[in-house]
Amino acid sequence: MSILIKNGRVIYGESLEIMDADVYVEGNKIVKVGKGLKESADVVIDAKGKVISPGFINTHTHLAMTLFRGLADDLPLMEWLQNHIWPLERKLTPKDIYWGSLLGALEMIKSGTTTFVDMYFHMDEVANAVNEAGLRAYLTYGVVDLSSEEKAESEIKEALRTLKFIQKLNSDRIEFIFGPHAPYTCSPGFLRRIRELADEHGKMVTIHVSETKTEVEQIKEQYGKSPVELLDEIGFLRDDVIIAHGVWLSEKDISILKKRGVTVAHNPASNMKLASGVMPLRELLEAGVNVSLATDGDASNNNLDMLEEMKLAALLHKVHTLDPTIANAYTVFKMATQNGAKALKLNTGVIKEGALADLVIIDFNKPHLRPIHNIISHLVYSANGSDVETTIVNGKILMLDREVLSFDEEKVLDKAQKVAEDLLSR
Ligand SMILES: CSC[C@H]1O[C@@H](n2cnc3c(O)ncnc32)[C@H](O)[C@@H]1O
Ligand SMILES: [Zn+2]
Repeated sequence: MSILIKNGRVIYGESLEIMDADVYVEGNKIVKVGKGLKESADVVIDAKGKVISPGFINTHTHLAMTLFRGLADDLPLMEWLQNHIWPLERKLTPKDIYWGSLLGALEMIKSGTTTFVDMYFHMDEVANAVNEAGLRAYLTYGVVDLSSEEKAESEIKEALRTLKFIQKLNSDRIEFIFGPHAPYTCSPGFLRRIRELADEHGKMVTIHVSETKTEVEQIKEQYGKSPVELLDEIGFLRDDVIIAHGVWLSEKDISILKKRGVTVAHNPASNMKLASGVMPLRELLEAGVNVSLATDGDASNNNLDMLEEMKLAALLHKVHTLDPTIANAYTVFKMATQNGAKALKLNTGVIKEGALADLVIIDFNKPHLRPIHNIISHLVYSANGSDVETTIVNGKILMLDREVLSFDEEKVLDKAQKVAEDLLSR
């Protein structure tokens, strides 16, 4: 399949140069970017007055938590998890997770996310939903051992079963990633075993780390060191690790993260909503740590809109540091695109010849996006997910002119509503 997108304003390459150009896609790659391309294509899209942007990369979420949107708002993390979310999750069935994941996939496609990292349960169902939807994803069955050897064994068994299930899908868009939940739910011995398994199978790892002050205090009390120091001591941290949150990090933690090449997935909306704190973004960037952007789950955000997340990231760090130069639009845009790709070692996150064809077309023929002085500024500060008109992943059109092509949108809305209502009645 080939696609020719004509007359767009292209956000080109790592430097985010704006080019008035056409983009030609063949198979799953961007083959040519240039003016007046003459290639014949199966599909021709006129992008006059529109911006062609790399798709957004959400490096930390829990897709099926769409089902909990609007439940258990306005609580701190541990109370939210222990008294509300975990009791609900115990009632989730594979079918719930399938429909909740399709709802999340729909939300992502409609707001321009093309790749995401997900940690949850019943991951076969998440994988089936993602396979149908057409998104690119790194999926993990989130494991916890709670210091029980028996639990550790059953969790590892399920993680490896999920890995095999994903391998059998034989998809070039869906990958398995290991996902121990957090240092407060996984013992050091268990974390070591997960690290060994990741090495053995050549897979990446993601984990929640240093999200709240309480977490850091608890780990320090238990082990005499910070969560990052603990993970480093057991040889867990490498350049294939994405830690989610990284809010409460010391100078020493930051230098360890840099030294080990770890990526930190920043979740500003979730950190603000759960009142977890403010990630030391300036310090991380100054140290040269790769920082990507993420939404976390829908129950702590309460949406998966990466355009909104960019604005929140930019504004949060300005007000926190009382410095408006921090987290400028270009820095934040890169966090939401190329830094995510770097974390995943994926040839995407930029529009250039040879990159994977994961891109979105954003309609700028709207009052809140005119006049056009600076496209990156508009995307970070003025646009939102519903301005995304067309979403392409791996060279396949998932949404064209706001119509989702890969599955039945109405059916997903209807089924997700039904399973969510049923879940609460159980
Ligand atoms: C073991 S599967 C993933 C697990 O993580 C929970 N979760 C969702 N958001 C957060 C967060 O911000 N910090 C820690 N854990 C979180 C989710 O509900 C699942 O239980
Ligand atoms: Zn999370």
